[in-house]
Amino acid sequence: MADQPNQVRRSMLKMDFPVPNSNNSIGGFRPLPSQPGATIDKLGAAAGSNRPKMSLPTVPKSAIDPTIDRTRDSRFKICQSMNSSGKLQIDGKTYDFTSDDLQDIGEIGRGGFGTVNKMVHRKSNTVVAVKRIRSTVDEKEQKQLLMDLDVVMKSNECRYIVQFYGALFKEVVTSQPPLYSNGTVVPLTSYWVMLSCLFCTF
Ligand SMILES: Nc1ncnc2c1ncn2[C@@H]1O[C@H](COP(=O)(O)OP(=O)(O)OP(=O)(O)O)[C@@H](O)[C@H]1O
Repeated sequence: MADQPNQVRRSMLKMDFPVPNSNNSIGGFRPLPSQPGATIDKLGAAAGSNRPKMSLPTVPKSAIDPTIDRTRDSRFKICQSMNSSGKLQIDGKTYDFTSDDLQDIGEIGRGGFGTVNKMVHRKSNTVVAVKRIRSTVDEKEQKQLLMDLDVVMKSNECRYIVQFYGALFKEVVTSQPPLYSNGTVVPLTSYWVMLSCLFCTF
């Protein structure tokens, strides 16, 4: 190796995406059971995948615009958006859902942005992973978060990314609202609640 020119060594390190072989097994990964024999393109999107295209639920403007007054006087208005609902797509069926439809079984993990709980979606009797990400009033962070969620949803056809079922935006009245430096009292804590397929059981 020592006397090989750089050019040769570099070409030996060049790597490609794995290409599907005849039985659709890629680098040790097997097709998901829900998609037997599906064909896969180079980015891992299963042709004819039954995973639906997803979209973000609408977020109340008050939640993403820090210039909107969120003092106690405006509290009633904001509370009206608290029972926000989202759409879930599980096994080809669409469900309207709120957080009341979920039964918490317990925490299964924590990431950089929030906690993940195992829950049962009662209407479909499906065990799901629920990630709660605390939202912020920081405009830049909000934008970043929405971009991340958008990527998760656009990647939903990729078989190597855990299947995303849907999301909702939830606001909870806090007993001790934080006081921001500009003097604004924010009596609500906002969360993104994201539901996805549970990839292992505990
Ligand atoms: N769909 C799932 N099924 C089962 N367990 C999960 C699922 N999603 C997350 N977890 C568990 O929760 C932990 C934290 O997940 P999370 O997605 O928050 O991690 P992360 O990608 O490191 O986080 P972040 O994107 O916030 O930095 C994981 O390490 C895993 O143990």
